[in-house]
Amino acid sequence: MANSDNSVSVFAPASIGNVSVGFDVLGLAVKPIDGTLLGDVVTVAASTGNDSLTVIGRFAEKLPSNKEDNIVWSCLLLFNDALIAAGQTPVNVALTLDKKMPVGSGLGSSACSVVAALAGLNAFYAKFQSFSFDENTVLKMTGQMEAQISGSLHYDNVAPCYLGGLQLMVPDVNVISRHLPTFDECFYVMAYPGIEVSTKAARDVLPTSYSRSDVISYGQNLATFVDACHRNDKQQAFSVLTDVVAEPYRTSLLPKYQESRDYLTAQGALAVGISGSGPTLFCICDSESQAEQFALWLKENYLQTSLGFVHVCKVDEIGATAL
Ligand SMILES: Nc1ncnc2c1ncn2[C@@H]1O[C@H](COP(=O)(O)OP(=O)(O)OP(=O)(O)O)[C@@H](O)[C@H]1O
Ligand SMILES: N[C@@H](CCO)C(=O)O
Repeated sequence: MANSDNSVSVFAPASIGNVSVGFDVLGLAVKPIDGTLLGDVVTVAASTGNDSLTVIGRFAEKLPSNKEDNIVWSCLLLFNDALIAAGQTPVNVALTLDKKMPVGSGLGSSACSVVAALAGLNAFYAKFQSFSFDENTVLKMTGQMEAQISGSLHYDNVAPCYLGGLQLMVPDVNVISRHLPTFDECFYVMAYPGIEVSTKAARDVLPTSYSRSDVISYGQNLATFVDACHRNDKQQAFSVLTDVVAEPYRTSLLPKYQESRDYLTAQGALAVGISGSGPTLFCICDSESQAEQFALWLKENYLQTSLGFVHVCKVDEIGATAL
C-alpha cells in the first residue's frame, strides 16, 4: 500500500489463541500462503483538523458505528495519555481502520485492530516526531486494550500478533512473552465458519475450577509441547496438543466442530483445535497438498454462512509490519 508523505500504515496478522495446550498463555501468528492479508490495517495520517477515525473494509459494518466504541479509538486515547506522561505533546491524527477481520471469529480480530493501531501510532511518532515507545511498553498497552474489550487480561492474541511467531506468556511484567521455535514445514488450515462467538460468552461457559486429573494433564501437555518445540520434535509436540481446559466446554457452541475434528484426525491431520475462543477451527498438516485437500473439505463441510472462509497458512514470524 502506498502512503502519502504524512502517513504510516501497519498490518497486524491473525493468530491462534491457546494453541489447544496453553489456555491464555500460548498464541501463534499465521499468514495465508497465497499472500492474502489476513488481519487488519491501520493508517495514521497527520491531520490539520481534529482527531478522527474512519472504518472501511469487508467487516466494517460489523463494528459499532460510534467511533468512541471502536477499540482503535480507545488505543488513540491510551497512546496520547502515555505520550503526555512521557513529556510529549500529541498531534492531531486521522486514523483509518481497514477491518478485514471478522469480529468474534477466534482469529484475534480485536487484537489485530489493537496491535495495528498502537504499532501504527508508534511508527507514526517514530517517523514524524522522532519519538517512540519501546516494544515492551507497546505490548503492555496492547494487553490493556485487549483486556478492556474482552473483560480479562490475556496476551495470547496480542503478543503473537505484535511480535510474530509462537509466543508463550510468562508471568514477568518485564518480559511478558517469550518466542518459541515452531515447525517450519507445517501448514495451518484456518476455517472460519462465518458465525460469531463472543469471547466473553465463550469464557462464561468454562468451569471455575478443575479436577486434579485435568490439572495434571494440562501441565503435562503444555510442558511436553514446549519441550518438544525446543527439541524440534514434531511427533511429540502434536501428540499432546489436547485441550482439557476449554475445548470440552466450548464444543457445544461450535456447530459441526466435533464431527470435523474427528474426520480430519482420522484422515491424518497432525492436530485439530479451536482457534482462540472459536468458532474458527485450525488443522495442522504435514504437507501443502494435505492442507489444500483439508481446506476443500472444510469449505464444503464446516462453513455455515457466506461470510465464512478457509485459508491455508504458515506461521507468520514477523507480526505487525509497516506496509
Ligand atoms: N476494531 C475492533 N475490532 C474488533 N472488535 C471491536 C473493535 N472495536 C470494537 N469492537 C467490539 O469488541 C468486541 C469484540 O468481541 P470479541 O472479543 O468477542 O471479538 P474478537 O476479538 O473479534 O474475538 P476473537 O479474538 O475471537 O477474534 C465486539 O463487541 C466488537 O463490536
Ligand atoms: N485465550 C482466550 C482467547 C480468546 O480469543 C480464550 O480462549 O478465551
